[in-house]
Amino acid sequence: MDAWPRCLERLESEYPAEDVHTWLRPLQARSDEHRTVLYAPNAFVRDEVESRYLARIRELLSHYSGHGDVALEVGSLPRPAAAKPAATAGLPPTVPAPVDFTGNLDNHYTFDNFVEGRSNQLGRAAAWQAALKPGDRTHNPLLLYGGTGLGKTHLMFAAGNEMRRNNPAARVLYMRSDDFMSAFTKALYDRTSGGMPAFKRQFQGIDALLIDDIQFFAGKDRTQEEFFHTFNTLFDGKQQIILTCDRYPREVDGLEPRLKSRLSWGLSVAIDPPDFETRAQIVLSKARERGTVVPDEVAFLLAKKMHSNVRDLEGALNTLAARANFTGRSITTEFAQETLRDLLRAQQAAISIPNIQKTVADYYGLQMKDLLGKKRTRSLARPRQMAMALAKELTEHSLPEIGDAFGGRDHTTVLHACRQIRTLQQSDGKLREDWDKLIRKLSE
Ligand SMILES: Nc1ncnc2c1ncn2[C@@H]1O[C@H](COP(=O)(O)OP(=O)(O)OP(=O)(O)O)[C@@H](O)[C@H]1O
Repeated sequence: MDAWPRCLERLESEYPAEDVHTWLRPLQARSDEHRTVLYAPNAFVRDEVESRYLARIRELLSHYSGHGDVALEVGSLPRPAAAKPAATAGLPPTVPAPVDFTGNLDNHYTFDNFVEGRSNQLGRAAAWQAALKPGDRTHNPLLLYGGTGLGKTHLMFAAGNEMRRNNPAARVLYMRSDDFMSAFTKALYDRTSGGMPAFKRQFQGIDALLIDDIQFFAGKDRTQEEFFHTFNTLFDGKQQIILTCDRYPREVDGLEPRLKSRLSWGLSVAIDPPDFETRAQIVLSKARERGTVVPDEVAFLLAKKMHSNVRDLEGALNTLAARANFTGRSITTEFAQETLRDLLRAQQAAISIPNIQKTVADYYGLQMKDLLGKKRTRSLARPRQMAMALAKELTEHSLPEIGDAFGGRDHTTVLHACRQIRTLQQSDGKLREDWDKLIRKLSE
């Protein structure tokens, strides 16, 4: 048995179940005979583990593995690649050959626990359709693209899990792009792995192939070429292909044009940062899932302060839950403000009105003096309204303060801008895209 599972078992007997659930179970371990690297899903978990548990983990690992060299990092193990060829020197592979079609998907991520909102509605519908009718031309390949931590992998798993729920015999293979790459490289160079025939065999007879984060194929010419062939074979065989990418593939430098063109054959859907209501719903849903009581006001507080990334929202919720458990207090607004003070302040400090003005001016290629000036031509008025609405959304400033910062405008002008932008978001796709991109830029 590996040292980490034994260490975890021991920690379970030493710490309260809630702490183990929140801080220790999410860690993933990768060990060789000299060293263990522990991966924390986010910085909150890493910091908490470092301050509260790492010393004990070192002791236990040194006891069970004979070495106490433990590194703690934010990150994750490569997700299980199917049919990784036989073990090589160094760190052990995460899955054994042959392909395990049951264990390859993370079955925690489903449509049931995915909160739908305007930002992800189309993506959800598309993933649902792909699950219902795998291989159908209307959504093959299905490509979900958008910024980090917005639920692309969640939806991809949800589709795979739903396919298997509809048809338990369905063979759904999930791979991260780097798993594909390393399996391919090994097939080329490692004779003991069965070579290319074995590599190709793993895709035969599957119903769906899910590949995460294909932006990492950029610049890897041979891998892309192989992926191109795999893609064509699956596509011709009417096998479903689902891919994710951190931006629209045409914008990824270093991806071959012929691959980009293939990717646009089916359906490409953007996953945008969730709006305020969706963020609040996600917090409440994650809290329910983990059995933590979180009042609506606290969910609203987190949703108001944390804009772009669901993973960070989850991290904040985990921190609250653990601290509440640790101190025996219930989660109130006051408690949340106190516990997350530094984090909330950091989020807030990063976004100021001048920062918003500069970002919007750069985005639209305008001069600051024009953005703040009096001219009312449409090419200036719309970006100006956008900047005012963003200031209202992302800062704590009042309408009069925002008006002042925009060349001494009246608060009713700011109010009008906010309403106008909100209405246009419903009808104007380009404006909605600009809004989402600006929110993402400002929240990075
Ligand atoms: N709409 C949603 N409802 C519920 N959970 C969500 C939603 N969106 C994101 N999440 C959660 O946020 C976390 C991050 O999501 P996920 O890993 O799918 O992001 P991603 O878009 O694939 O990011 P990356 O590109 O960094 O891999 C997951 O825990 C996921 O469950």
